[in-house]
Amino acid sequence: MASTAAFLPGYQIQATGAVACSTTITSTSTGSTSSSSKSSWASGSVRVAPRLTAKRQWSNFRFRGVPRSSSSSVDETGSGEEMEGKVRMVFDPKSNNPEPPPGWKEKEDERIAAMIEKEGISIRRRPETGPPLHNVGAFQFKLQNAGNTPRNILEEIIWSKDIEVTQMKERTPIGTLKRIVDSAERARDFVGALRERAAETGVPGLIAEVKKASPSRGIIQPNFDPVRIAKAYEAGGAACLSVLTDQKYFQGSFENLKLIRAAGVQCPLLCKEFIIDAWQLYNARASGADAVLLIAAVLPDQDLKYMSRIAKSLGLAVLIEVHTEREMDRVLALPTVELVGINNRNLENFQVDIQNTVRLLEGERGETIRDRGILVVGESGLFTPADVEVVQKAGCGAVLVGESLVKQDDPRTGIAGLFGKDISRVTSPSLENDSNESLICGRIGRNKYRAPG
Ligand SMILES: O=C(O)c1ccccc1NCC(=O)[C@H](O)[C@H](O)COP(=O)(O)O
Repeated sequence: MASTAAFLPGYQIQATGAVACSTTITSTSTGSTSSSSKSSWASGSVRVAPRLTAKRQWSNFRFRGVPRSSSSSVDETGSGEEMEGKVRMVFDPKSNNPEPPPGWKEKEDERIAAMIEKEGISIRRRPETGPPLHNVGAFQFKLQNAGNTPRNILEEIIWSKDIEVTQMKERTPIGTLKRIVDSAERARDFVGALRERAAETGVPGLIAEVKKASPSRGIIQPNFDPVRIAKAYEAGGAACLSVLTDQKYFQGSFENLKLIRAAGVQCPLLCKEFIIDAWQLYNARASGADAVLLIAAVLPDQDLKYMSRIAKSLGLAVLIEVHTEREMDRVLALPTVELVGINNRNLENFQVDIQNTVRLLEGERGETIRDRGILVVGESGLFTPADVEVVQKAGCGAVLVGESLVKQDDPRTGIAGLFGKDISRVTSPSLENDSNESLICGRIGRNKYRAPG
């Protein structure tokens, strides 16, 4: 039942109907209908219906429902019992929004267009018209429309993250995280490690990504052992590591981050997460991260500033990721930026083009970046020494590489292949005690990677 209807602020939906097994379902949304059912809509959760207007007219509906205990989601093609009935939109007196002003929909569209125009943010933080799934008594059904259907994978991830973070915050309040952070070891110097390795090797400092799967590639490494991979990356010459922590779309975890840190890996660690809430910064730091990623396509300027400030107060380096010229301009307008990543992958459609890095570093932008001493990271789609050369020549002092390394059985060989030369460390602290590793190990000074301050 797809529709393009939009939510009218201040209104709720009432429904009445029956399922095939003749259970009556009657909503009790505002109390203005007589209801013979014990079921009720979760307040504020039902927001749209196809072809509904604020006029008190009933429209027919027909849904397929399944018992709420079922794990399967429901849509018009899904299985389950059929519900038929009538639905209408009525004014919700509990809402702060007494009447939708005339032309509210147009105004709302204008507001969104203005935000896109001003900052270029097209990723909506959460569904505009409430969640598509609704529980009615023992049944669940789906009301889908443009306002609650993600427009692309990035938006889908962000919506899912919003729910996930809300639940995580309930489980672990920020006070608990603060206590862990207060007693944690100081963060390692992420940017310093990148600059230092680049100077030592003559190639961009490598952020090697510990990633099992991704939405665009599916499973990349079926024999995924995060600690083994992290140690091999460090031995192979990576300056820093990027650890995917998103479970749903990348099969990552915060546990992996903690395990890698606990295994004695000295490379500074980037928590590769979709950050939309300051709580996540504390969680990243409490899990052993030394740096976090902020995505300019997702976060408005205010959030970028605010999150950067909090991250820095926790000792975390901030990698701000951009994909377009406009995002780069927004980031360059921020007062303090140390590290900018240019993603060659369009996260809305998965297309990868390494010339994107070249484009964004051309002309005045490139000059500004050089003048301000900002370290640029070329991200995604780097497979060969020629690829690395392209982004290095464009001005990247670092690269972030996942797929081409993680899919190799021996990621160390992968690193040498990527740069066309061996940049491995003669020293590798995390392998020092591994009896089954044959590396000749010296030692990276324990304090070498401590964050300044
Ligand atoms: O890679 C994806 O499919 C993806 C989808 C949605 C959001 C982010 C996504 N990837 C994050 C990245 O950009 C990469 O993990 C990272 O830059 C490394 O890229 P690669 O070397 O191509 O694995």
